Amino acid sequence: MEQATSQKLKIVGDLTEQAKEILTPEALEFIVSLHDKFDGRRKDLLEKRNEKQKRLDEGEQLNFLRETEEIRKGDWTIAPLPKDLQDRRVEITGPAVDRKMVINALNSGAKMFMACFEDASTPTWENMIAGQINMRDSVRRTIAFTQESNGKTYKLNEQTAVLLVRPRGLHLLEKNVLVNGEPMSGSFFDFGLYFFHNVKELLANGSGPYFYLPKLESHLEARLWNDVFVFAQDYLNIPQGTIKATVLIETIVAAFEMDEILYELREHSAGLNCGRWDYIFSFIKRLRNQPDVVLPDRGQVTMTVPFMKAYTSLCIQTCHKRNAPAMGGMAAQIPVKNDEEANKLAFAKVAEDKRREATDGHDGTWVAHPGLVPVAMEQFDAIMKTPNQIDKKREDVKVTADDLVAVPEGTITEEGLRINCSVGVQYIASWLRGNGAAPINNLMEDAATAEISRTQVWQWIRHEKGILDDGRKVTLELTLEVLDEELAKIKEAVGEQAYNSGRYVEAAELFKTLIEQDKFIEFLTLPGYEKIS
Ligand SMILES: CC(=O)SCCNC(=O)CCNC(=O)[C@H](O)C(C)(C)COP(=O)(O)OP(=O)(O)OC[C@H]1O[C@@H](n2cnc3c(N)ncnc32)[C@H](O)[C@@H]1OP(=O)(O)O
Ligand SMILES: O=CC(=O)O
Ligand SMILES: [Mg+2]
Repeated sequence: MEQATSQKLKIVGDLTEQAKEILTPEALEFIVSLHDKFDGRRKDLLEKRNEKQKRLDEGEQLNFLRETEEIRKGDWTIAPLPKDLQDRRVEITGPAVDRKMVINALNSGAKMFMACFEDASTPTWENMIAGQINMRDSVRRTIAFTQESNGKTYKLNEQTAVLLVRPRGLHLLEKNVLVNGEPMSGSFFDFGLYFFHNVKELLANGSGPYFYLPKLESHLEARLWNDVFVFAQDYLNIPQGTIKATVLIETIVAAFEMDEILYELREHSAGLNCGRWDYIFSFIKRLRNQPDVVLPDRGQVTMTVPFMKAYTSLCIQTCHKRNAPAMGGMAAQIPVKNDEEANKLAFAKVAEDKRREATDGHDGTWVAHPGLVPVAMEQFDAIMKTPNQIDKKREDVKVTADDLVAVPEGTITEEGLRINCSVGVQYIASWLRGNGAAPINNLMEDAATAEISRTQVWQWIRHEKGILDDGRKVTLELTLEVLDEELAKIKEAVGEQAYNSGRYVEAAELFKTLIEQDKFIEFLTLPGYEKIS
C-alpha cells in the first residue's frame, strides 16, 4: 500500500496502527531533517569505503593515519560517563523486534541490554516498526507480552537492565520511507525515531539515550554520527553530551583509527566494543585480494589467534588511555538443549572466553542468552572488583600495524567448506523469514557470522591459496556440489513441508549469487533486502 504523506515524504510501508503511533507528523519531520542534513555525507562516506577498497586491492598496506598523529599523541579523554554506564560487566543482546525476548533481556540480571536493529534483525518494515514499539514500551516500563501457545505472561521486574539501542549500519536503507523519492537511511530512521520518542522519558527516569554504532570504517564516519547527535540534541533542546554511544570496532580499517573515533565522539562517547564476528568478516573482505591473506576454517579463527589478540589488546589500551570502557564481544556458544555434556562444554567455553576478556582488561562483555548471564557475571566479578577497570592502563601492550594484519596459521578443510555452505544457507533462510538471529548447530548465528561464511567461500574459490588440506583447490564447481549436498541434508533434517515453506531454496539462490559473482557484494543484507518487504 502506498501512502502519500506529503510532497516531499512518502511512506511506502503499511501504515498500520502501530506504524502510526511511531510515525507521527512530528517524528517524521525530525527524521526528514536528519535526511536533508546528513544523507549526502552518508553517501560520500560509503563512496570513501569503495575508494579505500580500491587502494587496498592495488596493494596499499593498512597503517595508522599520518594526518591524525597529533590526536593519537595528544593528552585528552572522553567526557565523564553517566552513572548508569559505569558498570557494564555483562550486556545481553537480542533483536529489538522480539517482544518476549526484550522483556526477558531486561529481566535477565545483565547490567545492560543491547536491543539490536542490526546484525540480529531482519529489517522488514514490520520488524522495524515493532522494534520501535518495543523500545517505546520498554522505556515507559509498560511492555508486556502473553505467549499464545501456553498463556504465559511476561512483564518487567522491579530491577531491569539499562537499555542501549543499536541502529542499522550506514550502508542499509529504509526503502519504506522515501524522501524526495529516495529511500532514507536505515541508521537515521532507527536512531531518529528512538531518540525522538524516548529521550525525554529516558532522562526523566535518570537514564539517557544510549546507542551502539555498528560497522564504522573510519573516524569520519564517527564525525558524521557526532554531528547527527549534536543536531538531534539541539532539535529537541536536550543538553549537548546527553547522548552516549559505544562504537563497535568491527572492521579491520577502524582498528587503525580507534583513537580518532573516540576523539570525534569524545563528548558523546561511551567507549568501544570488540565486535569480533564482523571484524573477522571485514578482515577477509577488505584484504580479500591481497596475495598472502587467506584465513583458515571459521572454527579455527579464535580470539587467541595473533591478529585477534592484537586487536582486542589495542582496543583496551586505547580506550583506557582515554578513560573509556573497552567492551568485549560475543562468544558463539548458547545453551544446548537435551544434552547435558554438550551443554556443560558450551558453558565452559563461554566462561573461558569471559575469563580471558576480564583478565585482559575489558570492562564488560556480551552474552547472547539469559542462561549465560551468570556465567559471564561470575568471571567478571572474580576478576573485576571495581565497576570497571579503566584504571588498568595496559601500557605494556605494544601492537604494530603488522600485528593487526598478521594472517593466522591453520587449515581449510572440506568440513569447513560444508559448514560455511550449510550455515550460510540456513541463516539466510531464517533471515528471509524475518528472524535475524538463529540457533544453528547450537551456536548463535546472525548476519555477522553468516557474512564470514559466505565471504570465506568467495575468497577460497578465487584465491590461489584457497586449497583444502587434502590438496584440492576450492573451486566454484566443488562448492556448488557441496552446496547441493548440504541443501539435501537440510531438506532431510527439516522435512519437506518446512523446507518448501522455509525459503531455503531462495536462500541457496542468494548464497550462490554471493559466491558466484566475481564482483564482491559488500553485504549479504543488500541483495537480501530486495527479497523482503
Ligand atoms: C555478532 C553480533 O552482532 S552478536 C549480537 C547480535 N546477536 C544477538 O543478539 C543474538 C541474541 N540471541 C538470540 O537471539 C537467541 O539467544 C537465539 C536466537 C540465538 C536463540 O534463541 P532461542 O532459540 O529462543 O533460545 P531458547 O529456546 O534457549 O530460549 C529460552 C528462553 O530464553 C529467552 N532468550 C533466548 N535468548 C535471549 C536473548 N538474547 N535475550 C532475551 N531472552 C532470550 C527466550 O526468549 C526463551 O524465553 P522463555 O523461556 O520465556 O520462552
Ligand atoms: O556485532 C558484533 C559482532 O561481533 O559483529
Ligand atoms: Mg557486528
